[in-house]
Amino acid sequence: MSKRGMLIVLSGPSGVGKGTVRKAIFEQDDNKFHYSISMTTRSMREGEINGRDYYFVSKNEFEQEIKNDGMLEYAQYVDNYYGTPLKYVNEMLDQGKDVFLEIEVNGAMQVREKCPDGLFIFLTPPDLMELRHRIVERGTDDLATIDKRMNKAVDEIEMMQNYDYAVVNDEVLNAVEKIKTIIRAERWRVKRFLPDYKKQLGDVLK
Ligand SMILES: Nc1ncnc2c1ncn2[C@@H]1O[C@H](COP(=O)(O)OP(=O)(O)OP(=O)(O)O)[C@@H](O)[C@H]1O
Ligand SMILES: Nc1nc2c(ncn2[C@@H]2O[C@H](COP(=O)(O)O)[C@@H](O)[C@H]2O)c(=O)[nH]1
Repeated sequence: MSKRGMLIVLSGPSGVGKGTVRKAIFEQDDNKFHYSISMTTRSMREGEINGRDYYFVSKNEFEQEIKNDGMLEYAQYVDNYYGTPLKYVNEMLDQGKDVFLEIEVNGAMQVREKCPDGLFIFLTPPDLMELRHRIVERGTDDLATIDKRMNKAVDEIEMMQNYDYAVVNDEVLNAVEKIKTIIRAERWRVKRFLPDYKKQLGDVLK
């Protein structure tokens, strides 16, 4: 019996540590999850690689993908487009593989509409001072951009109520353990686990 994979959506304000936590989960659970690489129009940061961190495209290319119905979701975030290419996610889920999305809140709500069976986890900082500190220390954004991201963060954190779980990213390994526990528990939620006995009976009686 083949089952569709689980769609796991991790959101949270910029700089909270989504990427850090996701990479730590993938390191511990090699090959268990499949990361959906997003498409974006923002410029590449030092150290980023096209096709590993993002698919970096022009605004025209991104808008063409939207027109072609190629995106599962997309949003504009601080002057740029970000979105999830639909094809990869569908292919993986159809093969019964679990897919991990790391996206901001507006996109996550679009996914929730289309995939209500997804698992929606919100990663939140211990407090806003610490959030700002993390973005500053990361060293990837100028002060004006940091302020824009902090302003967004407050609205984003209010969206937490639309998620299934909230996890505080105090220590990376704590957050990793909590997220892994949530995912393990969710596999046994009846609506996910329930085997298709009607189909099985058809096969048994053949
Ligand atoms: N638990 C933690 N304690 C202290 N620092 C952390 C923690 N988690 C992540 N960081 C640091 O915070 C910074 C931001 O982390 P990261 O880039 O993973 O955030 P993000 O949520 O993926 O950001 P964005 O959404 O902008 O891509 C990094 O410098 C990272 O090393
Ligand atoms: N709606 C989507 N949001 C995404 C996607 N990929 C990343 N993101 C989020 O954008 C912000 C900014 O990211 P940054 O790399 O410029 O710091 C952050 O919250 C990301 O999680 C996506 O495909 N869709």
